[in-house]
Amino acid sequence: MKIVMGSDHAGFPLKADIITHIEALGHEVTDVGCYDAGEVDFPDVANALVDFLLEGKAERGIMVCGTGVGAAIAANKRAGIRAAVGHDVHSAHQCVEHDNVNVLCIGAQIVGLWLARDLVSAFLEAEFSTSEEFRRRVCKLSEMELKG
Ligand SMILES: O=C(CO)[C@H](O)[C@H](O)[C@H](O)COP(=O)(O)O
Repeated sequence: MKIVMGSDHAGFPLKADIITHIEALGHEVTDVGCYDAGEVDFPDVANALVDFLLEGKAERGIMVCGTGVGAAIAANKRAGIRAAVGHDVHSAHQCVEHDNVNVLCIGAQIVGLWLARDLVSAFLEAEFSTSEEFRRRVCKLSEMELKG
């Protein structure tokens, strides 16, 4: 699978390890920044990540900031994005299975290295359910986007 990754300065060190982990799982990663520990604004990186995803250049995105919260808020501003903070393994896979989440947001100030790896594995292994109720609910999310 093609994965797009992004981080702000707070997520930068953890992102490097996550990229190594994703590649070891056999996926292809594109890093849209940031590229050093200098301060950047998370909405700018989230925008670049979402552009990449919505252009069809990746199937899923992972963004790391301090808490994951700002990244999720920013990514969810864009139509077609379903971003979630996932700091437990159950949510990290159920968010895909039930809600078709396409951007996982992780807080580097909240989770450690090993949990981050498990979250990413759970997110990438999960598939959206074929059950009608989950499809119906995600359609309702798309309808909400049309209201602005
Ligand atoms: O967590 C974040 C947004 O939800 C950001 O990554 C920052 O960590 C947070 O905004 C704090 O900013 P700072 O420049 O690292 O003090």
